[in-house]
Amino acid sequence: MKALVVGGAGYIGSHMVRMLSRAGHQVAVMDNFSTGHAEAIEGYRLYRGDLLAPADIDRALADYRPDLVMHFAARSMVAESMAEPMLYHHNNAFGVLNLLDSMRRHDVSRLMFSSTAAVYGVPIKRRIEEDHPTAPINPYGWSKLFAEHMIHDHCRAYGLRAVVLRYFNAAGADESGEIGESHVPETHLIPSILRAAAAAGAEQPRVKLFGNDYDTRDGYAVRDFIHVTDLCEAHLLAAQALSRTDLPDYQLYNLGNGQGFSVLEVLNAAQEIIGRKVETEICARRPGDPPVLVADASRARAVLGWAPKTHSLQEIVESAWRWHRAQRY
Ligand SMILES: NC(=O)c1ccc[n+]([C@@H]2O[C@H](COP(=O)([O-])OP(=O)(O)OC[C@H]3O[C@@H](n4cnc5c(N)ncnc54)[C@H](O)[C@@H]3O)[C@@H](O)[C@H]2O)c1
Ligand SMILES: O=c1ccn([C@@H]2O[C@H](COP(=O)(O)OP(=O)(O)O[C@H]3O[C@H](CO)[C@@H](O)[C@H](O)[C@H]3O)[C@@H](O)[C@H]2O)c(=O)[nH]1
Repeated sequence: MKALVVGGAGYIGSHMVRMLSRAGHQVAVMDNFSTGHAEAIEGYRLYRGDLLAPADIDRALADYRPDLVMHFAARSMVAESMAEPMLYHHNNAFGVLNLLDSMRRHDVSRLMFSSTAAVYGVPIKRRIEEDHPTAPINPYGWSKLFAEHMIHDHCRAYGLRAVVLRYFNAAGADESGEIGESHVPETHLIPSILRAAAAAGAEQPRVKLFGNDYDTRDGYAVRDFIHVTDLCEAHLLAAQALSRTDLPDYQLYNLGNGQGFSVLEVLNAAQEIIGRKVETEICARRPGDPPVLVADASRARAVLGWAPKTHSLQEIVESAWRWHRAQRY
């Protein structure tokens, strides 16, 4: 397989690049480095370019001629999307449209797309299946839902075959310790706690806990954390599914562990693993945040044969902590 990983210098994309390469596939990255890191993809073939510049996509597709494009390139901060929705409409929806158009013109007919649990909005069921209604409550979720619909239309009309993967909360890091999650600014829960823990003494920032008045077991929001390596393994299986003629041209799967952990449970697990207390501050709910997001990933299990290997919160946080202690970028 010859894959072009768009957004491959980012957190999940860089793990995908390594996994593809370890599995013996050919891989190249396209990235604009808006949030990605050159250090994460050292030694891999790179097309520096932006999805908002069609000529950049054309150049990469014409030169590399991939069999498959994996799209990870997005803005993905819920709170930022509430304040600056245009950025999300542009990058996450318009960027995908440009990619689809270029793929069609270059006869590249296979696409894998990173979507999100944010398309579901506030869930009406305890565990979310793929046919749960989609009703995003933030522009980030909408931008991904627009993109999903565009991909679906291209499958129906233009012969595209696509797999859309709706991730729940990605966490953890590659076992090598060489790559991991690093966003600037960091807004995600686990890395924010670990960053605060790693900072010494008076320099230590307080971790904000957004809302302790949710209707959940301890009042804190609940999320389904899935290890980044498990996510990437699902992509390898999904690549096989793209070649199966018994499966439809457009496939959609949730990827999560099926367990929910509250913000407070994550904090407690992290403090135990680090062996240090982290200073916190209870704040108002963050705009755009659903109270609970927990996956039912039975479809990915049944059709793709996917089963996450890392289940416990402790293992996930430990894996992230190993990277944070040695953080290289
Ligand atoms: N991290 C999560 O928990 C999570 C959960 C659900 C879905 N997702 C989705 O997974 C994907 C990857 O997330 P991540 O956490 O690795 O994000 P990230 O910000 O670390 O990576 C995104 C990468 O895409 C690049 N990029 C962004 N816009 C681009 C553009 N217009 N042209 C070229 N490159 C561009 C960035 O430079 C970066 O390297 C995103 O699509 C995100 O919405 C992430
Ligand atoms: O400093 C922090 C950071 C986060 N949170 C809370 O922790 C939970 C998780 O937040 P975060 O780690 O920022 O992830 P989400 O906002 O749930 O979004 C992630 O998970 C979504 C899918 O569930 C993806 O779509 C997004 O791309 C990805 O960033 C939320 O309730 C936040 O309010 C805090 O309390 N304090």
